[in-house]
Amino acid sequence: MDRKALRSALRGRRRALSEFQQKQAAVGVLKQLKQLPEFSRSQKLAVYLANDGEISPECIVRHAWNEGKSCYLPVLDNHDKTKMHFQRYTSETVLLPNRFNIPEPILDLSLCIPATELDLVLMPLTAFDVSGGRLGMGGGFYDRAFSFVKTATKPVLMGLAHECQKIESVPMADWDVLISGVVTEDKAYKALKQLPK
Ligand SMILES: Nc1nc2c(c(=O)[nH]1)N(C=O)[C@@H](CNc1ccc(C(=O)N[C@@H](CCC(=O)O)C(=O)O)cc1)CN2
Ligand SMILES: Nc1ncnc2c1ncn2[C@@H]1O[C@H](COP(=O)(O)OP(=O)(O)OP(=O)(O)O)[C@@H](O)[C@H]1O
Repeated sequence: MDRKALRSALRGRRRALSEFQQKQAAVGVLKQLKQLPEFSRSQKLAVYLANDGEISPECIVRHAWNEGKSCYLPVLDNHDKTKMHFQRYTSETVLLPNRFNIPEPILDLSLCIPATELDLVLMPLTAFDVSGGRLGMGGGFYDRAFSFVKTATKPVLMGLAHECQKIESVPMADWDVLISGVVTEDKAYKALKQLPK
């Protein structure tokens, strides 16, 4: 299957989950993530607001806030249609739907930090494999924002997904950034074949 067909099939799978399954998954993914030192160590954490059946980081965000960690949300740039920023997210943040109808903070550059300052990025995805392959929504936003990670030690890139989004092998493109692992409601997959960070 090509990337477009895969994306569409896997989006269907995650959208088919019931509200109950989504709630359970949001609880499970926090339980799994809490066991990882990459999470315990992180102070600045990029998250997202679940859309289109994505596994929800809401329990992770609440836990992170309680632990005194700072959370950041992706916010699309007002002019450059290929760019996104990471803006501080607190319980006070006002959210408005962006052009994809995903809620996001109103862009305020003074509340944004460079991607290089994040410790851990929890990335949404449509499909993943156990070797660090990731397929997103097709905008290339995450691939562009974190292309520097190939030569850097920070941040750690980790996908969040439902088990039903795991496939044998994601067909990768040149620009795709490998991720260090994926956390699902059931387990944490650490990608092998990558240099230790
Ligand atoms: N929750 C969440 N937030 C996110 C992302 C994400 O994947 N998940 N993004 C990760 O990149 C960015 C937004 N990227 C997106 C790219 C494409 C589509 C999308 O729905 N595309 C439609 C057609 C879009 C259109 O109306 O033109 C589609 O494919 O059907 C959505 C988000 C930033 N915020
Ligand atoms: N580092 C990059 N520099 C320039 N263009 C890029 C880069 N990364 C991706 N792109 C462009 O973005 C487009 C979409 O890429 P791709 O299909 O891999 O997105 P995705 O991984 O599904 O989405 P996302 O990264 O937003 O979750 C590609 O056509 C590619 O040309």
